[in-house]
Amino acid sequence: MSNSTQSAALPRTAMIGVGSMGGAILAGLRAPGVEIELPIAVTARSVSSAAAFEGADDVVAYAGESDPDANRHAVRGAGLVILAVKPWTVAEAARGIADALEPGAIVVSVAAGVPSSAIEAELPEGVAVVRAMPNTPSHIGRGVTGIAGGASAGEEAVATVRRLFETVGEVLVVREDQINDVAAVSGSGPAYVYLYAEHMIAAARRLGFDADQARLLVQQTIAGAAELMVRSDDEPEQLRRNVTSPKGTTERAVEVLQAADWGDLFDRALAANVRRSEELERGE
Ligand SMILES: NC(=O)C1=CN([C@@H]2O[C@H](COP(=O)(O)OP(=O)(O)OC[C@H]3O[C@@H](n4cnc5c(N)ncnc54)[C@H](O)[C@@H]3O)[C@@H](O)[C@H]2O)C=CC1
Ligand SMILES: O=C(O)[C@@H]1CCC=N1
Repeated sequence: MSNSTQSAALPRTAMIGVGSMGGAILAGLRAPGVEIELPIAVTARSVSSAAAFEGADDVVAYAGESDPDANRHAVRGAGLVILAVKPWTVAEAARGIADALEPGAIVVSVAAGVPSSAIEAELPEGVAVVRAMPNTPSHIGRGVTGIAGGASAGEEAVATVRRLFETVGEVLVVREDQINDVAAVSGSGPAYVYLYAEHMIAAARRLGFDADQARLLVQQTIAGAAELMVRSDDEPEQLRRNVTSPKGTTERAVEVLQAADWGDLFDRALAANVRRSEELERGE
């Protein structure tokens, strides 16, 4: 990787689909200090979604509803194109932009389950396809993204996509056969944390706290514990032991929780997640 690749601003970027994940990446890319050639072009399905960007000087939005060529217009002049639509529409979206892509453009798919080969099959020679599995904390620059180049992607394309996702968090380069596992752990991972938060808030309310009190206690506990884990050299197990005074209160609660066999529970949950990626890969 050359120094210029490392330090140059990100190329003009287009994003097809700005829903949950695309919107999170876009928010991260628009944050102050991110060096990217502007404007970022995005396409939404509806006119009203595109209208949300009216007056923005860093984003130009196209709506498929009013412009059947919206996606093709968006990718013109873009060196990077992010496909952030549902897995079952990714190949169709790639087919629709194929003849409008710049030579040498890099197409990044964040879709779960869809192999790079299925996207490469829709695109001309010379376009590099890179898969990425980000997560929604990208919205605030705290995401983690696994990336893997397809057969069409050289080191430089992977390095550029790495820089793209480093603007919204941490990046792990993996083999493409590990992307489903990344989805199971970190792509979907925020949902597991929010599920835990939902149950903790509900339990706190049953103890008698009102909604605001319960939310404050739980969200600050999760945020503080997560930040301590990030900043500490200690493993999570040690951090847990630091809370668990011998013969104290935590010990009793942890005994109850561990009786539920979290090891098996998480193995089964992650396996179910991977199975769904495999179904998506088969077009199911
Ligand atoms: N939501 C998440 O946390 C993550 C999602 N992903 C992947 O991101 C992709 C999108 O997922 P979500 O954002 O959750 O779904 P979503 O439904 O929130 O977003 C998809 C967006 O694409 C738009 N869209 C659909 N077809 C379009 C087209 N032809 N042109 C322009 N816009 C179009 C839809 O209107 C919608 O706004 C999926 O492939 C998913 O596997 C990957 C990692 C995490
Ligand atoms: O639920 C999904 O299919 C997507 C992929 C990873 C997170 N959300």
